[in-house]
Amino acid sequence: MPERRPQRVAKTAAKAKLARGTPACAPPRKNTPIIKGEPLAQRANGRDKHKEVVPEQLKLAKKVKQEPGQPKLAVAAPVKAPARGLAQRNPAAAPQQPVKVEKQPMPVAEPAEDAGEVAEEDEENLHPVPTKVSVGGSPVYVVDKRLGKGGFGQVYLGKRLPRRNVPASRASPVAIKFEHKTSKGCVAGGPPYEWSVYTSLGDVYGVPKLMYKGQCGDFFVMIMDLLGPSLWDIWSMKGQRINERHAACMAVEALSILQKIHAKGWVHGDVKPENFLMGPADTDKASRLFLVDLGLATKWRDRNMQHVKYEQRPDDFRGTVRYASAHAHLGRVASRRDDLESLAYTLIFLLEGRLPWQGYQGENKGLYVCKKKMGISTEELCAPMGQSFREFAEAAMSLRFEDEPRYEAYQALFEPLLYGVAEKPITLDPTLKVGQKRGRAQLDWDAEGDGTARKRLRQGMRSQQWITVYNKHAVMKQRYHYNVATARLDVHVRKGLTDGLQISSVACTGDLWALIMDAGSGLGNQVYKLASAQFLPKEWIMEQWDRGFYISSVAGSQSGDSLTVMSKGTRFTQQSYKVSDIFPFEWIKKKWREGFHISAMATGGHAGRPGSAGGPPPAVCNWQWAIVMSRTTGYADQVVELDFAYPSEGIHKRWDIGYRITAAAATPDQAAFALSLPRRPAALDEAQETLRTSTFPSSHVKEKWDKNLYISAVAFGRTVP
Ligand SMILES: Nc1ncnc2c1ncn2[C@@H]1O[C@H](COP(=O)(O)OP(=O)(O)OP(=O)(O)O)[C@@H](O)[C@H]1O
Repeated sequence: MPERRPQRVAKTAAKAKLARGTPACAPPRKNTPIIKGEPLAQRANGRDKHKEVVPEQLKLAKKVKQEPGQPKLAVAAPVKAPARGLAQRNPAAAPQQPVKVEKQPMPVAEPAEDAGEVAEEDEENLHPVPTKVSVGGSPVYVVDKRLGKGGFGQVYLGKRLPRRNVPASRASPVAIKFEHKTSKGCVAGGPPYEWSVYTSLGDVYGVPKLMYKGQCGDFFVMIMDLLGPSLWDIWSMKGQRINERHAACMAVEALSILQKIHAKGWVHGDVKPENFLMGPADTDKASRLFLVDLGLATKWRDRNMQHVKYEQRPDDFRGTVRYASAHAHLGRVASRRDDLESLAYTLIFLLEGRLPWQGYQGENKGLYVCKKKMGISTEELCAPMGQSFREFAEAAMSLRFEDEPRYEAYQALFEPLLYGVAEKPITLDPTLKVGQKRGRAQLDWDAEGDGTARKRLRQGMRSQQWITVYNKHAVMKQRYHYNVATARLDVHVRKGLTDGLQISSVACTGDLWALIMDAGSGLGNQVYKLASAQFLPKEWIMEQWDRGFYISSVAGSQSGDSLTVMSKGTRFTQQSYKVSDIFPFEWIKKKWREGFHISAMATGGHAGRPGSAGGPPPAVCNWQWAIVMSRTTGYADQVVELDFAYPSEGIHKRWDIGYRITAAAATPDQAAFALSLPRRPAALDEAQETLRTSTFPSSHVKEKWDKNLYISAVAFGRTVP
C-alpha cells in the first residue's frame, strides 16, 4: 500500500523547458554495443516488462503492451523532489578504499575490543607520569598505583602528601587522570576536550566530582573523586556474568544518571561497562554507581535550547565498537537515544557474557558489527533474558533522533525484578520510587505522545525491494521496461530512441535490467555499454569522455556486469567515478570539496566472488559501489544517507529542509541515497515521492503519471518490509 501524497507540487520553468527540448537522437551505432535482440513485436512473449506513459493531451504514442503479473506493493513512503545530476571527465576507477574513521575535531575513542584489558605493547609507549602533583591550587598529591587506563589517559590513585598536623590517613585519597599533551583527547596540544565537558556539566548526580585541574609538565591533570571497581571488573570477578536483579538495579540507576546528564544538554557518547564505576570500597559510597569518561560527550541541545541538527557522515565513528549504537556506526550526530542503545548493549553483555557481534575483525569490522546490530531483532538479542530487558532494548532502539527518552517508564520496566528486594547491590537514586510496591506502572514506553503504538524499528527482518523515486514534472512521455534480459536491452533502447525518448535511469535485479526512458531528460545523444564482468568499463568510458559524453546513469548486475549510459547535452563540465567494496564516503567528501556532486550511483556483484549469482548469499563486501561525481550539477549542496534499513529516518529530515533524492543505489544489505539542495530555490517546491515495492511498481507508476510524477531514480536492494 501505498503512497503518500506529494507534499508540494509546483512546476518550474526549468522543468518545463526540459520537457520541451528533448532531442531524439539515436546513439552512434559504432559506439553502441552490439546486442542481438528480438523485434519489438516479440516482446509480449518475453519475460521483460515494459510500459510507457502517453499523456492524453499530448497524444504522442500508444501504450505499449502491459505485461501480466501486477506488482504487490509492499510499502510506500514519500519524499521530495530533486534536480538532475550531470558532469565532465577524469576517470578514477580507483582501487577499493575502506571508509576511514575520522577523528576531528573531537577525540574518538579507540575502540578497545576487549574492554578492561590493556594491550601489552601499549605499555611501553606510555609516558611516565610524575611522582607528585599539585595543580590548580590543589594540595600536593603523591601519585600511587595505577587504577586504570583508557585510550586517552591513565588514572592513578593520589594520596595527600602527609602534613605536619594532619596524618595522611585522614585525608581522602583521590583519582588523578593524566592525559599527555600528545593524547588523542587533547585538541591541538591544548587541554583535553573532556575538561570543557566537565566545566559545562558542573556537578551532576552520578558523575565524579572534578576537584582540580591543571598542567603538570607535559601532562594535563584532573584530580577527582576516587571511585571503585567498574562494572566490567565486577562482571569479571563474578564469573563473567551478573544476575538479572543486579543488572536491573544497574539499569535503573544508569537511567537516572543518564537522565541527569541529558538534562544538562549532553550525551555521554561512550556508555559501556568499563565506564560505570562503583563508589570506593569500604566507604559509604561503595554501593553507588558513577559514570566516568566524558571524553566523547557531545551536546544534543544548543545554547538556544534547540535540538542539534540531524547530520550523517558515514565515516565519522565515535565510540566503542562493541557498545556503540547503530546510529553512531552510521556516523549520525549523537542524540540521547544513542546512550540508551549503548546501555541496552551494556546490560545484555553483563547478563549474557557476550554480544553477538563480538569477534568480528578486519578493516570492515565496524561495517559488519553495524550490519549485525541492525539485522538482529530485540527478541533474538534478548532471548535468554527477562521481559524487562527485552522491552527496554526495544524501547531504546525504537527512539528517533530527537525523541526524549521516557526514563521513568523504562525504569518502571525493571520494577518486577526489584520489588521487595531489601538489599540492593546498587544504591538507587533516593528520588526514585522504583522497587516500592506500586504495581506495574502505566508504561507508555511503547506509545507515541498521542497514545498510538510506537513503530518498532529493529525487527530483524530484511527484504529486498524496488525503490522508485518520483519527481514532479510537466506532462511528458515516459516508458519503463523491467526484467529485461541482457540480449533484449538493445531492442528497447533503439525503439525508445526512435520514439524520441532518452534513457533517464537504469537498474538491475539479479541479472535482469530495468530501463526508464523519457522525453524529459533534456539529454542529447546517448551511447551505452553493457560490459560483461566489468564494473565499470573504464576504457570505454574514457573514450566517450573524449568524445564529449558524460555518464548519465549506471547499473550493475549481481554477477558483476554493468550497464553504463553516457549522454551529450548534460550540464556537466567534469566527471569522475569510483568503484569500491564499501561505500566510499571518504572519496565523496574529497570530491565535494573539489566542487563535484554525486550524479549517479550503482551497485554490482563482484564477478566470480562468492555471493555472485549461483554462489552463497552475498555479504556486504561481495558487492561493489560505483559512484559517479560531476561538476556543475546545479546543486548548491549534497548529503548522503546510508543505512542498513530503508526507509531511513534521515531522508525525511533532509527532505524537510529542502533536499531531494537525486541518486539511489542499494545492495542486499545497505541502501544509499544522495540528497541534493538545488541551486535554484524555486526548485524546492517540486514534489518528490518514493515507493518500495516487492515487484516492479507497474500499476503504481501509472497512478504517479496521472499526478504528473515521473520516475527519476530506481534501485533494487535493501529495505525493511
Ligand atoms: N575517578 C576514578 N576513580 C577510580 N578509577 C577511575 C576513575 N576514573 C577512571 N578510572 C579508571 O581508569 C580507567 C580509564 O579512565 P577513563 O575511562 O576516564 O580514561 P579514558 O582514557 O578516557 O578511557 P577511554 O579509552 O574509555 O575513553 C577507567 O576505566 C577506570 O578503570
